[in-house]
Amino acid sequence: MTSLPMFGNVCRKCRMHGHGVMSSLRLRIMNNVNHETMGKVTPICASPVAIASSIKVIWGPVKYYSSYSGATKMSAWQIHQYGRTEELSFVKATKAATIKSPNEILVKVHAASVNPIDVRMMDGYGRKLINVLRAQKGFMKSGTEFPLILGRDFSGTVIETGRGVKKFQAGDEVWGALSPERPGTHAEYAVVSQDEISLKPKNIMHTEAASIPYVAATTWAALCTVGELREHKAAGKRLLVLGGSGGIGTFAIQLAKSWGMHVTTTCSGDAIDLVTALGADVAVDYKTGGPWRQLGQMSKFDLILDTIGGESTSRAASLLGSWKNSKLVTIVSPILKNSDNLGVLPGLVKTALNAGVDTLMGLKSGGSVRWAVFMPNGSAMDRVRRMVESDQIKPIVQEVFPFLEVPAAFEKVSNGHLRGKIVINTTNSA
Ligand SMILES: NC(=O)C1=CN([C@@H]2O[C@H](COP(=O)(O)OP(=O)(O)OC[C@H]3O[C@@H](n4cnc5c(N)ncnc54)[C@H](OP(=O)(O)O)[C@@H]3O)[C@@H](O)[C@H]2O)C=CC1
Repeated sequence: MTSLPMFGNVCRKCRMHGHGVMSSLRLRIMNNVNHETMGKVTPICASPVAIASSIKVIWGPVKYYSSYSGATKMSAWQIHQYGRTEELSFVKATKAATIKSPNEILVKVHAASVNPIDVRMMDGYGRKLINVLRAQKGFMKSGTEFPLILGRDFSGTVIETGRGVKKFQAGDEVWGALSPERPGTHAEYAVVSQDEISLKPKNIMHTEAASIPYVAATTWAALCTVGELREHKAAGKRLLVLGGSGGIGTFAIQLAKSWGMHVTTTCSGDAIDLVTALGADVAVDYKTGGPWRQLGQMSKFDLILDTIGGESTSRAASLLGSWKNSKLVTIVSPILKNSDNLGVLPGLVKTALNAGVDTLMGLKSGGSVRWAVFMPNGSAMDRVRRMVESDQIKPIVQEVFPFLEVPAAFEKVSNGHLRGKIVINTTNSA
């Protein structure tokens, strides 16, 4: 699409649409105005006089933007149907992400991570429930979710802000994790809500920063929102992290240690050095030596973060302390699987029954068993930013892939046994 500058005269089309001069005057000085992104203003406004002009006055209702990027095309990794890694295709010039509501922000993505959820969303996991949300929020107008861009988190730069955005401005370096219904971040640009992001830590690179937002927001939802952990009351409490060597585990251990908790974690033998270096007080090899017997011999836990699910959840419930004060929070819940298998409503009913069973399991074991899911959280990201800047939390990056090697990054995550995060450098196409 071409960019058409304009000058002076009221756009005939806008006047026809009743946007009067006094009510809708917008004066902007800009080098280049793109009519598509300016919404109501159309190419009908172009004239030879306009093209010759260097100062442009736009009459008519400017939609949501307080600045303008000029990007109309972007490169992105897309899928056009659900399946495996082979479905990922690199599209060089797809329609660029654009702001559609006042509190949105267009960001240039410098780096993004690949999370297990991306791999699972690629084969359709969660599609029924997520599509309902996509349609509700206007992210799926065509009746199909394809082409779909995956990627939930990013580190990048603000390009353009909606007119309701007060906290950020063009040029700010930001990071964050997006709600699952939004088009993703495995692309040159992404649109985010101002509530999903914060300023990026100044002391780390984008490829390091991108490893943190999704796992940080999920851990925050699990430990703080659902688990009701508070920094000022955390010191000395006993936390068990099931699965300490992955993305969530490596972040959770660091958060808990920086708040003065006593942390026990389970991991493979080869990851014990890693989790110990992050601060874990006790590391239990889950593959050898009877881990449940070892854990059962320890003092009871105040809080358990379960990233494994299945039988681990019920076995861990027996390690909880008293009902009033101890909680097991699992991030492996059947919500999305149930709606995929049964449809959204029956799936939600089955999920409620599953939740009831887990509550009873908690009651039986003397504690409370709860589920948590990832929730975007800009203010949590800001707290985490400060913790990174004061070296309390470090990014744990296993490998960075160039932008053109996204399928290899997905393969790496699919194969499991990760020791930290897999990151994509979107500015490196080598
Ligand atoms: N509900 C939600 O919103 C979210 C759910 N999740 C879920 O949480 C889980 C963990 O996520 P994430 O940390 O990002 O995943 P990762 O793939 O980064 O890490 C998983 C880690 O767990 C280890 N592991 C595997 N089995 C066990 C076991 N039985 N005991 C202890 N450790 C084990 C793996 O290493 P190894 O196999 O070598 O031991 C690996 O290091 C995933 O299932 C993910 O889908 C994640 C984010 C959000």
